[in-house]
Amino acid sequence: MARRKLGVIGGSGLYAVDGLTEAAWHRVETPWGAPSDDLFCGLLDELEMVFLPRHGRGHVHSPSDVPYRANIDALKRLGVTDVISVSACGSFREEMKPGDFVIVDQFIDRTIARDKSFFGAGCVAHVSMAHPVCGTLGSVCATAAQAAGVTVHEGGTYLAMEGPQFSTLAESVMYRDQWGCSVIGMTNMPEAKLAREAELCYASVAMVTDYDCWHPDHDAVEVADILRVLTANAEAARAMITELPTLLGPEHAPCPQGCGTALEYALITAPDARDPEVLKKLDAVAGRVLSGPSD
Ligand SMILES: CSC[C@H]1O[C@H](OP(=O)(O)O)[C@H](O)[C@@H]1O
Ligand SMILES: Nc1ncnc2[nH]cnc12
Repeated sequence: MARRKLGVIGGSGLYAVDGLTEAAWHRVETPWGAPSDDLFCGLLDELEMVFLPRHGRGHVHSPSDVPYRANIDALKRLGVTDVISVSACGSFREEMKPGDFVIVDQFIDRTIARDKSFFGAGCVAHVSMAHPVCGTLGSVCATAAQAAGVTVHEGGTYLAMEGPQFSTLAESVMYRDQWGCSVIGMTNMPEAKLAREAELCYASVAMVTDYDCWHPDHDAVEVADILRVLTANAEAARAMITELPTLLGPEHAPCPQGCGTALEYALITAPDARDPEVLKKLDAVAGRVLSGPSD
């Protein structure tokens, strides 16, 4: 069995984690450019962990500018097996209140201005996104967050919008009523798609900061209001993270859902038609399927 290495991508408000030993920030180069920031690597109890602030320390990357491919490549390159994304989000459900955590299990991707795949001309692949997150890892996050005293909702659809502006009222009401969404944010896509292509287990913990603009008591979304909730949410996220080593254990068993073999039947470009330059860039994310016997 492989040794587990946990990656945590911290969203708005979560730019650092505490409690890691033997920890240091490491710069990682990737064929997709620089990640959002250096990666903070260390041990949480016995568990190897890597933390990456999605927007960089100081929040310098907007949702459209986050280097999603470099981030996922860097985590994979460092040997990460499981990725937990921690994100701020708006809520479309009265019962999903600011301060609650939602373990996302579906996405609707409305982002339009981002690189969404590691694959393309020279090496084409189509992975399944029917079940876009790792259910096993999500359940562990739910248990960890509950142990940290947080109200958790297991399951919910995350609407990924381009941003950086918040939604109009018409969009907000449509996402809630017609599209049945639970929460809204700007970053989990294409992150979840890229994690799947990189054969990583990926879970999304969406921390509610506001009710978006549909709610009669919340006329407009204001960053100042969000920031107030974010600080408390970040503390709760840190408390959740400290529960993870005991729940996850040091070994990464093969994922029953098949996250670790997502590329098995995904590559469609014939081996002799693949572009060697493109293959070089895929060394980390697709090394398992590209370096084996010719398929
Ligand atoms: C600060 S409010 C909007 C901002 O917060 C969320 O970021 P993240 O998903 O990284 O926590 C949202 O997606 C927007 O980027
Ligand atoms: N209402 C909202 N819309 C989009 N992203 C968000 N992040 C936090 N709250 C949000």
